[in-house]
Amino acid sequence: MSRLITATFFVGLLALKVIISWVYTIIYNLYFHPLSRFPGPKHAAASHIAYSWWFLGGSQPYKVLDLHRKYGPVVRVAPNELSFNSAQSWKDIYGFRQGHKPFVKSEFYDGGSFAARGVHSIVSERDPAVHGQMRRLLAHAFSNTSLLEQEELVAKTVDRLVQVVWEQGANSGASINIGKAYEMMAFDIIGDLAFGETFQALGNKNPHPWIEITLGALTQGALADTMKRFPGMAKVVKWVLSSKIAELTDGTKRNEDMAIDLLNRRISRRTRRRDFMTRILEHRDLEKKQTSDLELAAHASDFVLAGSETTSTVLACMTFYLLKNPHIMAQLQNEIRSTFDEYSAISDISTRPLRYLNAVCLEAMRMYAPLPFSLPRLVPEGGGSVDGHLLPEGMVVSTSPVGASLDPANFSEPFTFKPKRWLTESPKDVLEASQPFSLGARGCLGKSLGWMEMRTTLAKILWTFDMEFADPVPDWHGDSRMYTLWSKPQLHVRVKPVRTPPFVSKAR
Ligand code: HEM
Repeated sequence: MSRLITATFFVGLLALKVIISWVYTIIYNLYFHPLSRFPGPKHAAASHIAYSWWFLGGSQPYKVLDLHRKYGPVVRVAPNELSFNSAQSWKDIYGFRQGHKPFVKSEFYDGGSFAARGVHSIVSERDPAVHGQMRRLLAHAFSNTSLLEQEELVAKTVDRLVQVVWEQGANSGASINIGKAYEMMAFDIIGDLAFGETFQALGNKNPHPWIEITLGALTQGALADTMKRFPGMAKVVKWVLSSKIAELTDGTKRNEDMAIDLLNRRISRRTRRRDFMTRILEHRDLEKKQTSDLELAAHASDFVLAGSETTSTVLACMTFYLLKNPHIMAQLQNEIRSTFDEYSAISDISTRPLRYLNAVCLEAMRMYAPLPFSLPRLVPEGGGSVDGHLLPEGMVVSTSPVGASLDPANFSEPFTFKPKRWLTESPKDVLEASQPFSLGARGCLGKSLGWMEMRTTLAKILWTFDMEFADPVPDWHGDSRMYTLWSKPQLHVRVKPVRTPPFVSKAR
């Protein structure tokens, strides 16, 4: 009996200690924390629970947007974390600033794929000096000359998309999941460029296992982030979800093994094909092999991750909003069809001057930031300033892509698809508040390639087909969730050919 009383006493004492420590932390966060002067909801300032709740539930970008609309351009979204949404904050946090230390990536980026093998990649490396070295080598694969050389490979896969859409729907009027088709095309393009072979995903009913595992693992970003925010609870979660976590770890390992195999195959193939590896291997040899094959496999995997979902998301969103707005669709079709008499004339160079096409792409990326997650950065040693606010070192800051581009403070009628806003100056639209590729040293390396894919794919599809919605028509924002990347609605269409591309008769 006395043992029971003693045990109950100690459990009670422990519970009291935990409660006192929670109460202390909450009071400190609310009233004494260096960020306590910033506006925001009290529950988000008190603990990480609110932030993790939004992230795990997929509503984080919309929640942060609501907060910016309520509290203004800076909001405290977690105890040590501020969200910004002004054009200036993009420049201050991500851009190069003379005489200022850079805001480096936060711990969020730790523990990605290949981390267990002790290797960092271009996306996950946080040290600016090491990252700079990586980026200098990899940039050879993304130069204008390289892009020109790679266009043939890209065009081949875009043509395959047009062919697949033709085969699936041109004659039968069948409904086509065009969103999925864009996704598979984007994976095939980057697979081909990064590993020297496509994933054969386009037109294939079962997605390549690499794609499936990769997309599955990416959506676990919210869980990984939550575990970092609650290290004590993480132990319990790891134990409760041990079989699920083991499955994910196993999937990641299999993907890494597959990437290593693919890369080794590409390296051993002495070929003149112009893909990413052509230039990277050339320069790696010149630069005394400072990058191992394992690191190259990690970079190649990152290229696929960074370059596929982003591009296909823009294509899907553009198609949705064009179908929703027939007058905009008609204007774009007219621009494309009156510019190109022949399908084969559609290329990166020839689509660059199409002003309306460019504006449609920019507007789609504004309405639906292809990388919706607020990219977290640390205030540097000694402190730093963002948007005129002096901040103590170690705090986490970001510009919310969705919060910036859908706030009426930056764009008039933010939920209306208006490509025109990119063609005529208006004081109501702060165009620089939309930065889909981010900025500065960690800005997108594949921006020009992404543009090539977006412009040529849309031009080729709209040159060939008229299109209409097939059921069910999604509510684009309403049906979207964010788990690091978008979990976006399916997009089904019916197509009617208006012109015949040269390869179609051969293919049928
Ligand atoms: C519309 C298409 C695209 C968009 C909107 C986009 C957007 C972005 C953004 C916002 C970042 C910064 C990520 C961060 O800070 O964590 C990024 C980084 C990156 N992107 Fe893209 N991206 C696109 C297409 C591509 C393509 C086609 C590639 C080709 C492989 C690519 C390769 C990369 C790489 C390698 C990085 C890391 C750069 C670094 O840290 O030095 N992206 N991208």
